Parts: sequence; C-alpha cells; structure tokens
Amino acid sequence: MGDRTPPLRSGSSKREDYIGWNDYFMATAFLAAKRSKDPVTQVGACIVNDDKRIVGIGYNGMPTGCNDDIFPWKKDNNNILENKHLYVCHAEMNAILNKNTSDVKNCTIYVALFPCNECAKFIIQSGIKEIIYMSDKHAHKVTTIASKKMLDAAGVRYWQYIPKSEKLVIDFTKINWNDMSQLPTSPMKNLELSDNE
Ligand SMILES: O=c1ccn([C@H]2C[C@H](O)[C@@H](COP(=O)(O)O)O2)c(=O)[nH]1
Ligand SMILES: [Zn+2]
Repeated sequence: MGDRTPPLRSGSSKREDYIGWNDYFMATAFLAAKRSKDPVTQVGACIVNDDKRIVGIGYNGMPTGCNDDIFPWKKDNNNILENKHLYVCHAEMNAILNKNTSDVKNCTIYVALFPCNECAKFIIQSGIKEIIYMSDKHAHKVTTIASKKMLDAAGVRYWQYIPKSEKLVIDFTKINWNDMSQLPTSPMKNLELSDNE
C-alpha cells in the first residue's frame, strides 16, 4: 500500500526553486563578508551544527576596541606596523569566537576562502570537523600549504563548493510583489524607512 502512495510533490503546490542547504549556508557566509571593512579581501564564515542550525557567523575585521577608522587597512606599507595583517581578526576565528553554543565540536564551517594556517589552528582546536570553502585562490601560498598539512593530520575534511549558479540575488522589493503578476504592488516610497529608524 505505502509504495503506491503518490509522491507529495505531484499534488502540492510547493515552490521548487528554493535554495539548498549548502547554498544557504555559503550565502550566509558571503552576506557576513559584506560587513567587512577590508578594502581588498572580504571573507565571511558560517558555522553549522549537525541539526543544520547556524551556531556562529564571522567576517574579517579589526578587534573590538581597535577603531577601524584608525587601524590600517593597507598591506604594502613600508612600516610593518602600518599593515592590516598584524591586526585583522580573520573571519573563521571570529565565527568560532561568536559561537552561540557551548562548543562547535563536529560542526561544519562554510567559508568564502580556504582558511589560512592560523585559522586552521582555531578550526582544529575548536573541534570543527568539516570545511566547505568556495575559493582556493591562495593554494600556492605557504600559509595554505601549512593549513592543509595541519588539517590533514588532524582529520578535518575539506572540500570545495561549486554552486549551481554563480549568483544569488537578494531583492528587498520582492516581498511587495504580487504572487501572480510578479509586479511590484506599491511604489518604492513605501520602503523609504532608513536603517536606524
Ligand atoms: O583565513 C583567512 C585568511 C584571510 N582572511 C582575511 C584577512 C585579511 O583581512 C584578508 C586578506 O587580505 P589580503 O589583502 O587578501 O592579503 O582576508 C580571513 O579572514 N581568513
Ligand atoms: Zn585565517
């Protein structure tokens, strides 16, 4: 009997083009990256547990109390102390420190960029067991080679995420569209509330 039950899909009017979990969590990491003040590289990270719950989000930025209008964002200043790399907290580290659970053991971290060696140490020590990354553009650098060496030794899995489509657009006006016509129901003037209102 049970085998003959038609699949729910045939009778339901469920949306079919919703995003999958991997797109959802990777997009969350990319959205977090948009908070970064780094003018060159914006990185976001999103930590997810076995129940598909987000338990930590982070992006690269200056440490708390270190004014990001004063601390340097340059990377090629002759004065080493005036380069960002000495100061910036990496996205992965921030995501781990921002966790909203007691620990992130056995979790998966979604990251825009393959984690550097310093982040690999944080990932390993925090008990994260899987890394899903988008870009490995620094694969040739010693920081990435060292990172992979440690992750391999510690048994942390990592794999590159290839999204089905290159872009995922967020349109704030869509909530005002009619289901049928897909046209805006009201002019933009209704949406002119500013962020701090
Ligand atoms: O694992 C990583 C590696 C780097 N970041 C951050 C740190 C910096 O803000 C930028 C890298 O700057 P470049 O100008 O590309 O050298 O990315 C990170 O968050 N996580
Ligand atoms: Zn790092």
